Amino acid sequence: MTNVDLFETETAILARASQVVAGGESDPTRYRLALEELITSYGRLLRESRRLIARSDRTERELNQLNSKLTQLSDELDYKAKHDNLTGALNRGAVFERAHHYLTKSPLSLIVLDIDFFKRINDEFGHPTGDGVIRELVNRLRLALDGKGEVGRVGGEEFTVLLPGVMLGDAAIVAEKIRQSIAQQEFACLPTRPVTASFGVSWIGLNGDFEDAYARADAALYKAKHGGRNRVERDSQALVD
Ligand SMILES: Nc1nc2c(ncn2[C@@H]2O[C@H](COP(=O)(O)OP(=O)(O)OP(=O)(O)O)[C@@H](O)[C@H]2O)c(=O)[nH]1
Repeated sequence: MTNVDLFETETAILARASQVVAGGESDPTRYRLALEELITSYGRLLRESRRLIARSDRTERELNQLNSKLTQLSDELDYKAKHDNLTGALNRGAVFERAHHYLTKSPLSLIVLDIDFFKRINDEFGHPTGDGVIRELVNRLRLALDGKGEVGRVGGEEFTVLLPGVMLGDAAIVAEKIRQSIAQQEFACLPTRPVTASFGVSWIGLNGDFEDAYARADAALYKAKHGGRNRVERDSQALVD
């Protein structure tokens, strides 16, 4: 790349004016001409500088806009990577990630719930109604939890609630409250038929094994299903209550 002097013209004008001054020139016309040249050149420099500053301001504004758009897109991507798009609940990966994070700070109770005979709902009323039931059920979970705990959708019609710092007995009470909020009110999208869910609850101590607790909650859920459904069962191996 060649070294181009962007101010070649201005440098030459300045050099000429300096020569006139240094030479002790007696002809005033030469001073006037040098001054005129300097004035013209200075004016041009000012105009160019203003134009460049305006352009750089515009570029900075565009860059800032692009930057916030990128941040927004990255936040959206991050949200989509961690949430189920039907319900907005945490997806399976995010549930496990959050649980591991919580467990580094406190014990945790886990509720696993599964809609009863959901296949029949789909078969009798169609998949879109089934989707509506899933959405409404997650809303009820959130209402019943009243800001406590985090709701996850870990499978088609299987959900979790993470309750950091909550003991098993209290978690079972929360599960029972959720069970009632589902079973005792008709679903707007399925008013002709009751919807129920079965629940398994387990507890994990600080830095405990979440996968093991998940398996224990799942075993309790299995027990609830086989015990007649629409019920809450606690982990039978739990030592803490
Ligand atoms: N509408 C809808 N259905 C789903 C979705 N994901 C899974 N399913 C359906 O959920 C049903 C689950 O059925 P099963 O595992 O047999 O369980 P179930 O009928 O709920 O019976 P129990 O769990 O034993 O009470 C299947 O028919 C799946 O097709 C979904 O996102 N939307």
